[in-house]
Amino acid sequence: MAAARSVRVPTGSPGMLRFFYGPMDCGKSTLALQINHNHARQGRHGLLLTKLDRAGSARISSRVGLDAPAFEVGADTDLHEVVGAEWRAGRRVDYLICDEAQFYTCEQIEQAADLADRAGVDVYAFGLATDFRSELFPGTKRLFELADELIRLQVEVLCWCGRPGQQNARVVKGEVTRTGDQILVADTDAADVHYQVLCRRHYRDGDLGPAVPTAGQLSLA
Ligand SMILES: Nc1ncnc2c1ncn2[C@@H]1O[C@H](COP(=O)(O)OP(=O)(O)O)[C@@H](O)[C@H]1O
Ligand SMILES: Cc1cn([C@H]2C[C@H](O)[C@@H](COP(=O)(O)O)O2)c(=O)[nH]c1=O
Repeated sequence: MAAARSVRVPTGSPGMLRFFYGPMDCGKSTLALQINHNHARQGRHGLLLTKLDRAGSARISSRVGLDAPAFEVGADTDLHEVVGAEWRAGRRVDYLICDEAQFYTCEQIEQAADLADRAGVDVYAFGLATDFRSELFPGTKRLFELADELIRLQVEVLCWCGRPGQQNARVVKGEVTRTGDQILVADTDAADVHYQVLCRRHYRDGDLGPAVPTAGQLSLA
């Protein structure tokens, strides 16, 4: 269960563990960077963490264009150690911004909860609820179980039919696929392998909608 070990006893009140979730493209990374900006400009000291961002290692990147360096969480990273290293360097850690939190291990989510409870660190986690098979990621499941607050992002990502989409379909060579590794880093832009957000009905039907006309077809119309 929760590993209490190397975390310092807090002097103040416990921190909060908040999980912001939604499908791909709903603005999670944008919000992560906005929250960091607002806290930092009030003099709070935070750490940005991510795992397997599309833009490459050790970055939080948003499609709006915001982008910032971040600590890359690996399979064996201990979040206690990451925060402990800051303390040893004489720096406060008031909060953590944890992007792509669906990829964190359950143990890393426990560590984040420990840091909130025992060291008063506020943890802001951002991630997907479900994978391309519409099943919870393990890290997400643990966040749903442990978080003080669960916040579903309100920016709607629309299915091609116009309904709000919550399902992340994996599209391989133009077809929805339901087999393969849970982790496959890719974008929502058209490519041999990409993701498309669909409403439940069209996700379950595997219906990607009418083909989007190419620029050439549009100019002939
Ligand atoms: N050119 C643009 N103008 C305005 N908003 C944009 C533009 N490009 C992307 N966005 C916004 O950015 C959102 C994606 O943000 P991002 O933080 O990358 O999402 P997530 O981390 O959830 O995948 C889109 O849903 C859209 O609202
Ligand atoms: C559904 C699903 C997604 N992924 C990957 C694809 C992207 O690299 C990230 C999500 O990024 P975003 O910031 O939310 O747009 O997750 C995956 O590996 N497996 C999946 O099933």
